Amino acid sequence: MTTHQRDSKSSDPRATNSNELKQRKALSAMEDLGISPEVVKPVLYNLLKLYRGRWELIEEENYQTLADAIFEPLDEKKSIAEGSTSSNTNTVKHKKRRKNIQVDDDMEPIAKLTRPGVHLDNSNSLVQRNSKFHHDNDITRGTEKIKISLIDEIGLEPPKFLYIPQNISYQDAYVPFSLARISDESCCLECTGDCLSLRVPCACSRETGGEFAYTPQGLLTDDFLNACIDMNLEPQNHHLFHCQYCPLEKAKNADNPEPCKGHLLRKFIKECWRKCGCTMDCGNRVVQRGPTRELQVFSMEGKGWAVRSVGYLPKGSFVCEYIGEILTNTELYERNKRSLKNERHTYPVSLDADWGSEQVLKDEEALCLDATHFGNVARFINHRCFDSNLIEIPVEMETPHHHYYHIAFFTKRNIDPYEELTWDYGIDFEDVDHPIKAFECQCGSSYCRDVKRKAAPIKKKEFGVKRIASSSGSKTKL
Ligand SMILES: C[S@@+](CC[C@H](N)C(=O)[O-])C[C@H]1O[C@@H](n2cnc3c(N)ncnc32)[C@H](O)[C@@H]1O
Repeated sequence: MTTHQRDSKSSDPRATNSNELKQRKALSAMEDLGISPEVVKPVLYNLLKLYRGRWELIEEENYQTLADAIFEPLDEKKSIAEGSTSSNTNTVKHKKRRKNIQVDDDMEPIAKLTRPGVHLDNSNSLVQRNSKFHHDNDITRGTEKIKISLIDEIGLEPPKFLYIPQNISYQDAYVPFSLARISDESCCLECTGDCLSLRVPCACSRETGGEFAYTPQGLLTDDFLNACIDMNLEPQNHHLFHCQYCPLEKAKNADNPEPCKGHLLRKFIKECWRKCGCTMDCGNRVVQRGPTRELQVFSMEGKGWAVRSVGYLPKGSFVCEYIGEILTNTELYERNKRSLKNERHTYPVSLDADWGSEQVLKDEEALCLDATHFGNVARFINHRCFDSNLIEIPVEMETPHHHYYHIAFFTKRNIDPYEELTWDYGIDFEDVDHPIKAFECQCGSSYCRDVKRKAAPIKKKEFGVKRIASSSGSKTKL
């Protein structure tokens, strides 16, 4: 019997030990994502039964199958609500094909094998079950300092993703965090208390021109914010970098990549970090403290889920980070190819704000964030052309090189309670050569760039996948 043929209930003590180790690893991987062992164990047990103890099917893609199986009860719920069982049946059939394994026809679908307690409701909920309109009083599952509610008023399908409060590397991305990489000159070892109260700003202000990007009230300074807004609105007037070997083009066609379409070299905020002597209350630590404003996910006709602020937000307020899996562009390209087949939406954002500072990037250094499967509230923020009320700004924290950095959303103006929060994805709606057709924009802005498309619709299959490439070198690649 080969190792992978062993059943999880094998009487061979070595097999039991190996299974225990694998189980511990699986539980720990899910725990890192905030799913408790009580939720994972029964799903894992059923998967092992279904796959006849073939751990490699569960372990692949960083336990993607396991994460999917945890979500499947949500599909079942929808099927039941719609009076059909097709969803689970299809899922199991799909798994049979994908894994090319034998599954007995009388074997129960995973979701049915899962005991009722493992559904992601109560404390681990994404959505409440058994109601026509979904409601969840905290999609973060307690992983943020604040609760973020989700309310549906139009009968939308519940979102299928797992909330994570911090970025997490998927597999190949090279994201080295180490104290040795932060030189003493690029942090403020000697500081104590609050760096913003210093007469002469400390070394951490160097990135932002010797002045901090934040005010003592925790807002972005007008100068910094206005400069960022200006760069985003007029990318051609600012430094647009064209890579010699563009990672985006290389991911698409390694042998014969097309010329780089251009990337905007952007302004970074640098926050004080672990090696700095200041306290966590230092005014130069805003994004790393996580969201503090009360946000709500709600449903909208035409745009799906959306985000709003429950309270008033002054101009320059930090709202949230864009959180997702850290992927290489090659991994994203492969993932997109698969998701096109499955017609699943993806939520990628390129981390290309500083690609211009290096001649050639290795594959593992050209990164992006994908919030399709794992993400935070930002994955629900919709697009608005030009006059969006949020702006995304790169933030350096734990890594002085800018292959990896954080993307933080700030308000561009004062925002009223319950106003929808939007950002400009930077999509070029006229890029008809892009393999993935952009969604039909419903942003409602008088500056909507999708005007031509509405006048003369282009016949291409719509997958609604946000694009990562942009032909105009605009700021965000979705
Ligand atoms: C990052 S997600 C935003 C959350 C999304 N509405 C949802 O329900 O999960 C991006 C997707 O939302 C939809 N979307 C975002 N902005 C839109 C807009 N201005 N008009 C129409 N659809 C939009 C598109 O389907 C797009 O692919």
